[in-house]
Amino acid sequence: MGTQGSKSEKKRMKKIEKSLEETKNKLAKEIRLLLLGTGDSGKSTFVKQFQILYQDGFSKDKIHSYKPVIRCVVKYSLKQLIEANKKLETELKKKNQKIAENYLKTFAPRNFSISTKQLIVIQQIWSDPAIKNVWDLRDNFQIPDNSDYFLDNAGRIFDKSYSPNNIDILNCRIATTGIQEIHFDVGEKNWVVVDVGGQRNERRKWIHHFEGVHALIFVIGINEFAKKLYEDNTINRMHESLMVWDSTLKNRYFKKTPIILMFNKVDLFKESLIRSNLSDCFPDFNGENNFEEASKFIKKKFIKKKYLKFRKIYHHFTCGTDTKMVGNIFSDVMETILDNHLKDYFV
Ligand SMILES: Nc1nc2c(ncn2[C@@H]2O[C@H](COP(=O)(O)OP(=O)(O)OP(=O)(O)O)[C@@H](O)[C@H]2O)c(=O)[nH]1
Ligand SMILES: [Mg+2]
Repeated sequence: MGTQGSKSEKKRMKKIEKSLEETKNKLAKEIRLLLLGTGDSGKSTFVKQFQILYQDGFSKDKIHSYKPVIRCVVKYSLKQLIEANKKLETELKKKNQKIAENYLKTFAPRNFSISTKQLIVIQQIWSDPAIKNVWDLRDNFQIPDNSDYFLDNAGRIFDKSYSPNNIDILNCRIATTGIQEIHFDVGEKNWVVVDVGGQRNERRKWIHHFEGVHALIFVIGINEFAKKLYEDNTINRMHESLMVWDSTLKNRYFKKTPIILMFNKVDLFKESLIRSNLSDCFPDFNGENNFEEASKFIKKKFIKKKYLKFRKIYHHFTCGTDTKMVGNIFSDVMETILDNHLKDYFV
């Protein structure tokens, strides 16, 4: 009797599981994710990771198109460093003073191939102690985040046979203008990720993409507590992020949308904490200036806003350029989104 009872119970459970599975398949085939966040927070870097993880990586054309951009980034990064050094009025080594001046005068970012002599100039200026000092003070200037990576790799990047690899492409910044959408399949679902430009003049375009979104991914560059806005050098980047986050939460379109907060650039955040105090950005922070306490404080600042009691906000600390980490986090995120979608169907 007992065995028969458990057999029929098992049968019943299997039936329920099957019908649940069928219902799951009937749910939206297309899951739409919207990436929001201020400029430079790392939205498009996530999109690149999706291309690596869920598509077949970058096409030959795409790789080819990055080559001049990356070469331009190397040259531009050095220009920004030399200009910042001028503001600091620190002297370069005698032998570098003239060549640095000349570098600024003859700066031609679109000159994509350079002579061996010009490459030596780049490497020589980059290794000057005064320029290294500017790099240590980089949060005070508009110097691209991964300039050190590109300048360290200048020799390889300007080699005749150079072809960008995934790490080069992930580290390279091209500010998004307009909207880009990528599609990929994982499991039974077609995922659509909408990426927008995060700089001030781009944000007015956001509203057109708010409808029909299954989940919102809001990206914050957690290292931005020590930096000023590119668009307005008087505004702290994290204050701007909080302001954009606040208005996003108040938007009527997202009342029921699950939100995933990505505290991105944790690698750079750890470095920034060595150089800068979180209390300069948030005077109410009185903890230790270390990763644990600072990240906990920032997380609270964002999550406490919530506004609606039943709103679901999930969060992760990420390094957008780390493919393995992003892959692990996104398999969790996808699971969470599908669970929410399923619950919505039954409630
Ligand atoms: N070191 C490090 N760099 C990162 C990380 N995430 C993104 N970046 C870099 O940050 C820069 C900006 O990233 P993007 O993805 O272009 O930023 P975005 O949010 O799309 O910026 P907009 O298009 O202007 O809105 C790029 O150089 C990326 O390589 C990270 O976790 N660590
Ligand atoms: Mg972008």
